[in-house]
Amino acid sequence: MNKPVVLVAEELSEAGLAVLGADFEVRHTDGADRSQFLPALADVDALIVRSATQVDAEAIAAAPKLRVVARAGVGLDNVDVEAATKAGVMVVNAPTSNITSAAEQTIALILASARNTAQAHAALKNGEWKRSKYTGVELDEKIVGILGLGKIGQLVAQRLQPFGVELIAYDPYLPPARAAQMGVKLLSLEEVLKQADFLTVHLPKSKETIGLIGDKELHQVKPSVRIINVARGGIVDEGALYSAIKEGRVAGAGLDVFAKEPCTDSPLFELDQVVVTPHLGASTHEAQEKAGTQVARSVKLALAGEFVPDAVNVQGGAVAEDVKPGLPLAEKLGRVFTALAGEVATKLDVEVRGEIAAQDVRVIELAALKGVFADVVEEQVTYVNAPLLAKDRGITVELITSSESPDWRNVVTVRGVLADGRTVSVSGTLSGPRQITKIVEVNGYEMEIEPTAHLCFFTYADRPGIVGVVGRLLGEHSINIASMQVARDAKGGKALIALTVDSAIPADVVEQIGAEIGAESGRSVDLED
Ligand SMILES: NC(=O)C1=CN([C@@H]2O[C@H](COP(=O)(O)OP(=O)(O)OC[C@H]3O[C@@H](n4cnc5c(N)ncnc54)[C@H](O)[C@@H]3O)[C@@H](O)[C@H]2O)C=CC1
Ligand SMILES: O=C(O)C(=O)COP(=O)(O)O
Repeated sequence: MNKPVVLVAEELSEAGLAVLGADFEVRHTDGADRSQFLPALADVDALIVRSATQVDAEAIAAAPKLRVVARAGVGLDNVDVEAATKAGVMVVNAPTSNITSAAEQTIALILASARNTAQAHAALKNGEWKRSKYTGVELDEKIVGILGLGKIGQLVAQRLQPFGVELIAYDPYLPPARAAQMGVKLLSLEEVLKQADFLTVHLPKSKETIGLIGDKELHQVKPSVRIINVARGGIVDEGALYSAIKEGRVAGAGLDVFAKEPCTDSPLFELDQVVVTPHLGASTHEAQEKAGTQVARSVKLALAGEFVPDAVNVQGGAVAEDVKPGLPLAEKLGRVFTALAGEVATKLDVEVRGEIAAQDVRVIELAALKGVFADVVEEQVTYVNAPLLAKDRGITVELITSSESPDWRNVVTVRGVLADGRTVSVSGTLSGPRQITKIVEVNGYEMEIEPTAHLCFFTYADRPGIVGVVGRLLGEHSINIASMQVARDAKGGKALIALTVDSAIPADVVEQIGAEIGAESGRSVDLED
């Protein structure tokens, strides 16, 4: 079998490549060069990038087999998550991999800006011993304004505390109590701009934040302010910053990121008050090792069809250990459901009963939906697009949970109402210490069968002789029965035969058996080819 192809479009740590191991065909390309990048996407299953590769709608359309885009770092502003979601492509990042490095780089730039370290260094190496020109300022007793008190903003706050600064921040999405716990006062943007001696930006780049610090804002700051940006270029408008420094309305800046990268030529570079680095916030051995190994693990999980805790476009968040085995079970039940129903339902309930119901089991609903659509649509069904497929078809999906499960420790049911009002249901569990998958209910009939590759179900009026007829007809077509169970609602009432067989039962044979036993319905389910 061909190995899944992982395209690495930017530098990935050796440790990350080692996690991928020999199970994948790893290819390399230069993601920043579109003429190389786009054709390289043609047959890839996974793509790993950093910040220099634009994974836009065009790139996603150029990758028909793509199942996962992994960003070996934090910012996803270079990935069109919406386009990926529509195409059923999972997007993952490594949200904590480089935050310490980014926070440390911020501290480096704050200090470098306060003490003119870079400028003095360049001058001295150029043979100039200039002391008074590079007189700086202390941090002690200064006010530091943090824009965006998220993961990195908080690490920066912690690291600045021992310098004796007063910390204020603008972050309307953070509860003030959380900020207070960290000794940071939350204020309006205007207040932060007015009070800060140092302003450090730790916001995501978004429609709201592009140009957030523009000309108007740079007229509200103290002339002694130094502005640090280790988040994303463009949040601080570069033209406005240039004018503000030139006109003495801002004392200096420390910039790691630029509106357009790579950036090797900017009017800002002419200013002695500006210290710059070429987007080095995450460029440490430690951060790259963490980012590389985290995304490699996520890619492996995603390509194995498993749930990925770091996926950003999948509902449900992290999956508890005891919920994980329920995912393949729910997916299988979804597939059996569709085979039994023969059509898509108008309403679907996914019921989770038992001990696991105490956990967040939303992901079980996703797994069931993934199974429901697996054999229905041409496109690949994933945890990402399964809810969209249901929504597109106007199917209402409900997750029902209950800690009560009288017969089994845990049981998952997929129950749907069809267009003609009929209800179809199938329940399953994981049984015994080996956690064997078992179907324990079909359309209200209790049973216990292992959903192997090929299953078949007939409902009919309970009477003698039926098992023999089914056995004979299957035998005539050389189909070997592995197991058979009969369940009925009452003696002489409605009965159900559930069979597992060694090979697929052709549709005409199902029909023939159905006709001979006068079945109300006959359905075969092939879970494997
Ligand atoms: N220079 C570099 O190499 C690196 C840069 N980064 C960048 O650093 C930035 C921060 O990353 P994290 O702290 O991990 O993100 P985060 O998501 O943990 O924190 C962002 C914070 O900004 C706040 N926020 C969002 N929109 C806002 C708005 N419109 N106004 C005010 N506050 C808003 C959020 O409430 C959140 O608290 C991102 O832009 C990321 O791409 C991250 C790592 C390395
Ligand atoms: O993780 C982030 O958001 C970064 O900015 C780091 O980008 P990089 O992986 O160094 O291209």
